[in-house]
Amino acid sequence: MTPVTRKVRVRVPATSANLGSGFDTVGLALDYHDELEFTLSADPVNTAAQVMIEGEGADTLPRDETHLVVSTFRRACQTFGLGRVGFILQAHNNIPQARGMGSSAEAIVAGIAAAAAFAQDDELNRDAVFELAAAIEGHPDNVAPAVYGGLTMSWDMETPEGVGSVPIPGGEPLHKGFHTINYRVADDLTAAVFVPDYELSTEKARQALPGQLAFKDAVHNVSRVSLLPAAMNPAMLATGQRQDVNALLFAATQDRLHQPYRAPLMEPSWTLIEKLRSHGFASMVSGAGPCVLVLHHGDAREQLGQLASEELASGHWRVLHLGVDTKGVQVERA
Ligand SMILES: Nc1ncnc2c1ncn2[C@@H]1O[C@H](COP(=O)(O)OP(=O)(O)OP(=O)(O)O)[C@@H](O)[C@H]1O
Ligand SMILES: N[C@@H](CCO)C(=O)O
Repeated sequence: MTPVTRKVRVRVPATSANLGSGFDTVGLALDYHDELEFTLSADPVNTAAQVMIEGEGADTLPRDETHLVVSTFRRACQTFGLGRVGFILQAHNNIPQARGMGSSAEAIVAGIAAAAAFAQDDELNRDAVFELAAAIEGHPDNVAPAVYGGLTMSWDMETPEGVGSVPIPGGEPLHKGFHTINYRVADDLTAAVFVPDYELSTEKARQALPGQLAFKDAVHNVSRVSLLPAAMNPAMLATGQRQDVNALLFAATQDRLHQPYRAPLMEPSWTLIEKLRSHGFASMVSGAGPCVLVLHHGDAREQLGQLASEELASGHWRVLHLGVDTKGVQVERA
């Protein structure tokens, strides 16, 4: 197959997974992006990848075939029938790596979306990008908002047989694999992300998780995650229901499945989370950490700045005040 263009630009949002109670399920796209440009080599004999990196990871990321965007782009090019191509990748990275802001999902989605844009002339097939990205990442909670934007809830559909698809009377068969749905988020929702200067890989944070959980802890999280769609968008509440939306956010982000087990791996982050929660803020580990996410309806910059003044003054933390990205990955053919 011949590529439909020689240059593609991709813009992918940072994402925060879990939102406390929704482990491996819930994700939120943030208005904070990496931008990448792929230029195909005009020489068919040259199939090498040349990688240039600016910003986050410029001193640490590899510049060879092991670079996650490169390896994913190669795989997606095979999947979409492009074969092995030579290309220059220019990456402008804002999203810090291994901090819980979905950098690996961003890299995977960028590689797949770029390959799709070289392979097809029409609008990006987001479902195809999501399916392949979730399979590569292994869990769908970051890749779903990176692809679709907004607040997503994802699940891995298992049929009783473990293969094939489930016929639904009068509807489409429900196929095995990852699925996602998108919820609206209220316009006044703000996200503060406290970014520490230390890293924690998702792999290490997953190793800290227990093999089994108490039934009451599973019930706890089911009850809390069920509050999240209304806590993120109170317009979902039935008419006449009145709730303090920030109190609802506080309850919805309580968690007993993963954070207590991971806290020892990120003590400074856990200390900040406890401090902010003791003042009523819905603060939590962002993704697998160690970033701290605070969700709030309304502007809480001043209060959060005061509460975290010690951390911010230490020079080991910075804070990003972000809105929600509602578009997901964007591609542009040049
Ligand atoms: N922009 C990027 N370019 C190349 N490789 C990347 C990029 N971003 C992440 N990676 C790869 O992914 C690794 C980080 O993935 P990891 O899952 O540990 O963290 P994360 O995705 O930032 O956090 P979380 O999944 O908790 O949000 C990096 O060490 C690097 O190997
Ligand atoms: N749900 C994932 C998100 C990080 O990739 C985790 O917490 O391990």
